[in-house]
Amino acid sequence: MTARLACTWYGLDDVPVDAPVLVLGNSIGTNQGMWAPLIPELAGRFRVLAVETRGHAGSEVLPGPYSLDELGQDFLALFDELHLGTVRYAGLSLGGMIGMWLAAHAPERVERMALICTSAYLPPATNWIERAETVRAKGTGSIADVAAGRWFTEGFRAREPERVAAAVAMLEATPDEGYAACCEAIAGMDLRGDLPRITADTLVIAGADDPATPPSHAEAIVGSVPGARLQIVPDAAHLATLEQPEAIGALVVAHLGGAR
Ligand SMILES: O=C(O)CC1=CCC(=O)O1
Repeated sequence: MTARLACTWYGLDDVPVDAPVLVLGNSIGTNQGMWAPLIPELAGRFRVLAVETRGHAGSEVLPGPYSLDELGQDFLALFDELHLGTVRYAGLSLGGMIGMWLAAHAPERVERMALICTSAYLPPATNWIERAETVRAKGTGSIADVAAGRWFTEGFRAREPERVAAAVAMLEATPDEGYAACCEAIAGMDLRGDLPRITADTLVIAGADDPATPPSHAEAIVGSVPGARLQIVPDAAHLATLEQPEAIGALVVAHLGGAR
């Protein structure tokens, strides 16, 4: 059964009606706010569709566990409902995992993609299962401090406490069951065998200081997706769209193109 996904269009009044559609996929414990600093630039080039993953923000919270297949099928169902043929795609972390799934299972739907701070395989599964148990028992707020330490470098946390607090507020607002069930999807995920089938023109972006999905995970994706390229962004941890929005925006635009 697919879940109804919340999504928001940007740029429809700014770009030609035939401008490419750019679909954005969020990371676990966030919402479309993780793209906010990039939206003005992207919406001047694309019809941007910011989608929120099952169990997150305004999307339906079905009881877990979820699988990556289910998260990917949700996106395909949304594409069908909105009559989207081929799209460009950018996803961070869990959003990048969904992008790889889409590009491998529905290659005709994804022509170019940017995979940001993500991984095709993120063991040990036991860590994700334990995190799911913690969140079901104590809520997403109970993991907020630890998450902020993965999401941002120490320097950014010291310099930008308000921006860090805004990101943590996204986590605290995420439904406990949705978050836990997406942890279980990551626990069961292994996309490594799917990567050689991907035909989309792929850019993989890593944060140099990302402890959650370090650059070695990006290198592994680049090694398996035909023709993929790697960019490592300095002074960025996991939520690189919030810590280094200009650098990430420039890379995404240079790779995905757009109407301008
Ligand atoms: O654990 C985190 O918050 C980092 C992360 C791993 C996968 C994802 O979507 O976020």
